[in-house]
Amino acid sequence: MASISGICSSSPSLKPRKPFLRTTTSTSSLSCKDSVSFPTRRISDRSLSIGSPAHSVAREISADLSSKTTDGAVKKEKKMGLDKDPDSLWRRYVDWLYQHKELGLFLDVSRVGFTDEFVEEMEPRLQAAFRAMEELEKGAIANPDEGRMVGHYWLRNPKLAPNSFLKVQIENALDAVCKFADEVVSGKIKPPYSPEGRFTQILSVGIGGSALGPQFVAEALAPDNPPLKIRFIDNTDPAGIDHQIAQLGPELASTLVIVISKSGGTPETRNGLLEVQKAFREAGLDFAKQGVAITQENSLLDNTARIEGWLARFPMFDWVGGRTSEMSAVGLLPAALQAIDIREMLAGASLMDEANRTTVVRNNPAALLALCWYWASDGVGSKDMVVLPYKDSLLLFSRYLQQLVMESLGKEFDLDGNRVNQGLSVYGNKGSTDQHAYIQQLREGVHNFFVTFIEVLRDRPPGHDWELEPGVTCGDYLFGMLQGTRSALYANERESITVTVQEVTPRSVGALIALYERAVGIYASLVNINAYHQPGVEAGKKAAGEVLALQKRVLAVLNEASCKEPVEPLTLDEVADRCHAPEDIEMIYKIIAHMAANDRALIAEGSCGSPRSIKVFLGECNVDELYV
Ligand SMILES: O=P(O)(O)OC[C@H]1O[C@H](O)[C@H](O)[C@@H](O)[C@@H]1O
Repeated sequence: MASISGICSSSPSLKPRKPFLRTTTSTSSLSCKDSVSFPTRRISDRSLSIGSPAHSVAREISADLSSKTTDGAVKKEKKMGLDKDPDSLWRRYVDWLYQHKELGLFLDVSRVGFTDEFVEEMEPRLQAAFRAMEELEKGAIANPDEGRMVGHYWLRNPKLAPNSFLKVQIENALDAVCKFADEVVSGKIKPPYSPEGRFTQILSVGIGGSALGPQFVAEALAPDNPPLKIRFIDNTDPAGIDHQIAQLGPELASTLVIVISKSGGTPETRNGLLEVQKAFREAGLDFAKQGVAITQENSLLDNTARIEGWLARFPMFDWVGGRTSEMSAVGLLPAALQAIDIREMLAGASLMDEANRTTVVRNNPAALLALCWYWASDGVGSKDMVVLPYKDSLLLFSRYLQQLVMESLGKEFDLDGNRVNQGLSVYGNKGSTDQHAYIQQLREGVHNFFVTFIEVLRDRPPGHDWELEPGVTCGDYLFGMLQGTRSALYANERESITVTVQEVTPRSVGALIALYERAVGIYASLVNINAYHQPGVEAGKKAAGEVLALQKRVLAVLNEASCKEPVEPLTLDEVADRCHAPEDIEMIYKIIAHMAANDRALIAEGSCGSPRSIKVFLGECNVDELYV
């Protein structure tokens, strides 16, 4: 019996357990009752004559009337319900199924009910998106708000870089990462005081795009016993930092600390660094001999690392955004230190990039995703994207996509300055686990989402499978849960996309990252926004700075009052007045409450606790000790 030609990847390790489809040689005799093989080229080849093409059948059944609204968005005026006929669904599945044979990756958009009219209406916008993407890859200023190029695609294909200088920079950075990682793993580079005589741990200090990619990849690809085990400080939570350092214990002496910050000035990362350096001092260790910086040249972090003589420094480029930096040293160094094949990650991303350069929408997986997102959320984010990998190791993919998608698409203004408040919300964890958490609402509740299933065909490495009952394995249950959930949601008009890979490997993870980076870029073109800046984040950082500045004034006022004999407790009004900030009295109350909870301010006896009546003073301290 022949194997299933398309579904089972070309990779030698995947031998079909038991072929379940008869492979037919001639397609002309196919009726929709016959089995179908997956030919090596696009399924939509018209020679696959299984009755009228699926999408025209969809046209008859779901007569969506799409029309342009005044703002140019293509909106669905009427929806007659999704196509439920099994035969026409099969046709739609086969007709729209995207297959990347070399990657063993499939994209099924058949359970998204877009119509032919919609696809035809979107064609010009998609072609414009393809042209914009082509210019971007050639080095255009695709991030106009910051006047920057957008070059993350060059990281996995340096010859695409617009000039030889950038090409050499990329190649040199990759070589430096590989060389350093090899020398650390081999023990040639080792910590000065470690009993093991080699580095055994990585402590990554970074946040946002300087953490989410490395966290996703570590969870997805790190071997059970990596040469160095990675942990992350990705916040300015003192208890969280203490927990990571406590877990390291004496292994702090064999820990390589990688501090990652493109800007080199992110407060949370800086605080994490200062806290870790304090731990090193208290342990009698020399941080510089175990510290590595990944940051833009001449950033505050880069200069600190250089002046203090840290072990190594690796570059980040201004034309790589934090949320698209996984294929730079940000992601490659931590991965390589865990013995993850980074060249395979790059290869997978490069193959997916190449596939996404076609201007034939049906053959462009990133364009198909963007088209589905637009259809499902009306081009305005009217529905959330629920990401459900049915594979534990892909647990953090949705968190990774939250930044990639939402920080790229969640923008107040479009490229013409119109206020659009665009976006596409992402959430999810993993299946089938999430079926026992919120699938109830997805199946029956508010219809404000569409689902993206990530299917991994290979359950266990070859030879490790086990039937927990005759003919059934654990993985069969996982497979069944995914398919069952997809069917149950669809039966109740809930749309879904399914991305299928053969197994979780550096190559397939690299391809998934590249797929979504490109889909976000194409979708951004469809809704006319800049996907590559993040003005809203700066606003939050500025506001945080203002709170800290107010805290400093509160502390100074309290300190002055507390240095009098007798000590003079102050009411909130008095504190606000002396800070010349009566309008900030609520924030002043919150600052004092936080200080009091941490024994840094004292609430006078008799204050009944109501914000209006508390009296506060400082404990034993003076302005010099006041940290803010
Ligand atoms: O890498 P850094 O410069 O420290 O920035 C870390 C993060 O900071 C901000 O939140 C940006 O919006 C993110 O895109 C970035 O990944």
